Amino acid sequence: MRVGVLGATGYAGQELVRLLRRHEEVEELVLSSSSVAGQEYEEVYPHWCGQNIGFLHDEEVSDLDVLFCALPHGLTASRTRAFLERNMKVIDLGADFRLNSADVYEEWYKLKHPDVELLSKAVYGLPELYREKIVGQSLVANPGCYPTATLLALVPLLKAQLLQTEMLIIDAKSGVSGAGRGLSLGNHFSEVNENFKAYGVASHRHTPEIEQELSRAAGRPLTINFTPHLVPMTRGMLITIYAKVNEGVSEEDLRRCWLRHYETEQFVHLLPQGTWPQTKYASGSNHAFLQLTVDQRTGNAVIVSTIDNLMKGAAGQAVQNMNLIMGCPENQGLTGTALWP
Ligand SMILES: NC(=O)C1=CN([C@@H]2O[C@H](COP(=O)(O)OP(=O)(O)OC[C@H]3O[C@@H](n4cnc5c(N)ncnc54)[C@H](OP(=O)(O)O)[C@@H]3O)[C@@H](O)[C@H]2O)C=CC1
Ligand SMILES: CC(=O)N[C@@H](CCC(=O)OP(=O)(O)O)C(=O)O
Repeated sequence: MRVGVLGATGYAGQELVRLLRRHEEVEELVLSSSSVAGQEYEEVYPHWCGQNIGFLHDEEVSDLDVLFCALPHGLTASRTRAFLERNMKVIDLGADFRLNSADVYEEWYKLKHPDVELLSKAVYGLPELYREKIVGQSLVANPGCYPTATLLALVPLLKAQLLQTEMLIIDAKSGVSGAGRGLSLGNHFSEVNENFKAYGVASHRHTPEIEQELSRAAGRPLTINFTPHLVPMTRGMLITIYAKVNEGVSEEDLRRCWLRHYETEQFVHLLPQGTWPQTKYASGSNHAFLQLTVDQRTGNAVIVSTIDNLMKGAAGQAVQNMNLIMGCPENQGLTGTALWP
């Protein structure tokens, strides 16, 4: 396959390059950049020495089989139609095609959607939920990292009507690479190191994305309390969810539901009872790890999920989607386990 990455200098872009370089079906890899076009990859990133690969301008990217857009929100949608007309399959790592409604996109991203018609043509690229729809698709909206970790945990349980939906609390923590490599005051070393903070409280733009998919699973509109936090580590994400279980539902019922849903999945794992997810279980891999219990005193389910934000939360999932749309084995190029310790 001939494959390209727009935004290849970014954190998600670099993770894509790392994965695509070792993918057996990728014959040619084309990288583009708005800031360092014309330079060799190793001039920009010395750890890529000896790879013999350089950066083009976006306009120089020739017709490809698959194009990954690892650009900030709002930069992909206006160009996607032209890419599709050139018969390229487009996988957008940003949010331009994740929401079904252009109004909701405008409300949360403060951007006017430049190609509303394409929204209905895009498939939400969470393979464990939408595999059949992704196969053969031309436009994939790769989910956000917080939504991926949350939806993997909650969608099967809501589909099976095991949880109440009035009070869903999603307490999320992310490593700093989730914010990308762009500079911002709140992400400076001295602002993050030895520190721990909530941000985007009751206003984070992943809220409507999570609500969209959970509402679909539950079969009725629902709202969530979602609070992300920044933790002083580079990669990784851990989510703790609190939800009331429905009358008569036991911990065993919840566990069986997950098992049924995920027993044949390669990337989603229910940990042995009593073992709780740690971010390092997923670090550098495309795997997600889940655990739950029902607190007997409160009757609330406590559910924990972890992924690597750059892998299952971004580039790993994007390659999984490429494998599905191009007819490759779903785990091709993604077979590694975590870096440990
Ligand atoms: N980091 C993460 O954990 C996750 C990221 N994502 C999504 O993936 C996409 C890329 O994110 P990430 O790699 O973290 O972001 P980065 O900021 O690290 O990288 C984005 C890249 O886009 C390119 N770019 C092109 N035009 C612009 C512009 N006008 N302003 C800024 N950058 C520009 C830049 O490369 P150049 O200068 O070479 O053109 C830059 O390196 C985003 O949509 C993000 O939301 C999704 C899930 C998780
Ligand atoms: C730590 C941090 O800042 N994380 C990012 C989420 C990154 C992500 O998944 O993505 P999208 O931007 O693609 O939606 C944030 O909260 O904005």
